[in-house]
Amino acid sequence: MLDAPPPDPATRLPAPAPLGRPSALSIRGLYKRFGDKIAVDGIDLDVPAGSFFGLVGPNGAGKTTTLSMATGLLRPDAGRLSILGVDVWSDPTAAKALVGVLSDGIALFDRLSGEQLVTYHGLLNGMDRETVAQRTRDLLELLDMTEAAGKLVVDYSAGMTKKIALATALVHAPRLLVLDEPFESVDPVSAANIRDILQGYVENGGTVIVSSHAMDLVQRMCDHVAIIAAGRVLAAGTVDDVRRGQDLEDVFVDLVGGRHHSRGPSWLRTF
Ligand SMILES: Nc1ncnc2c1ncn2[C@@H]1O[C@H](COP(=O)(O)OP(=O)(O)OP(=O)(O)O)[C@@H](O)[C@H]1O
Repeated sequence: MLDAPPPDPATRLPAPAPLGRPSALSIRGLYKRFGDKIAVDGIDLDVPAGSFFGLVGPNGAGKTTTLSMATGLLRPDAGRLSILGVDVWSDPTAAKALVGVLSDGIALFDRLSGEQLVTYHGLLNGMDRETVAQRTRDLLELLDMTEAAGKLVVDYSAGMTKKIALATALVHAPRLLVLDEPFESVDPVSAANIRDILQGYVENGGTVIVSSHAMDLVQRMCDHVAIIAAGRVLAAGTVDDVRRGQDLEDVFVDLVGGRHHSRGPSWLRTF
């Protein structure tokens, strides 16, 4: 669709093609530049339907940029993206109906209460008032937010804001959930509850993509993973294939590099 400033194919590792299962998200030749900075440099990736997929990479690797393009929030310079076979950028309305998004840093209508915000998202997705009201109640209860339902989102803590944003992503029961750093700022009990919800969602045929820096969490929670750095895929596949018996964190550090093995400057060691 969009014409390429083509990435160099010789320096790109292709993601393994999935066998037998359709892709919940398919990314081909994705490319995005901000001024001189190439944020996404020719990413090819398949997220199998029904998978719990972790997207990991160092700061500035291009995770948020990739997920923003995949969910119709940011226009790619080049490449194709499809969600369950629907092209994201030629049919954005149909694609967006299939996906729930929790985006890092996206502005919420924070002058609404939590309950109003979730309701608003449900209505925007074309659901009737009764269904929206029922689902909003269910989600607020699941996420331990019933007491804060009437409070303005602007007055929420970071973790509460994350939880209400997750509720807005879930309310229309999308087939694919794309969650950028869903556990950041969330307390351990809420995180465990969210993990259970997501696990149940995947067991019932949904697909979850999470970006995270928490390697042990990705190793425990996800069945597939992609490691990206400098806008490229360094490894992708099942978690077991990528980590080959090692800790995912060690594989990540080996692939990405950048460990200093230093105890810091001398002035930090003078006490
Ligand atoms: N709107 C923008 N304008 C200019 N540069 C941008 C913009 N968005 C992202 N970048 C740059 O693109 C690169 C990739 O950023 P991105 O936010 O996708 O990384 P990330 O992997 O999500 O990082 P983190 O783990 O720190 O959240 C970075 O160098 C970032 O500075």
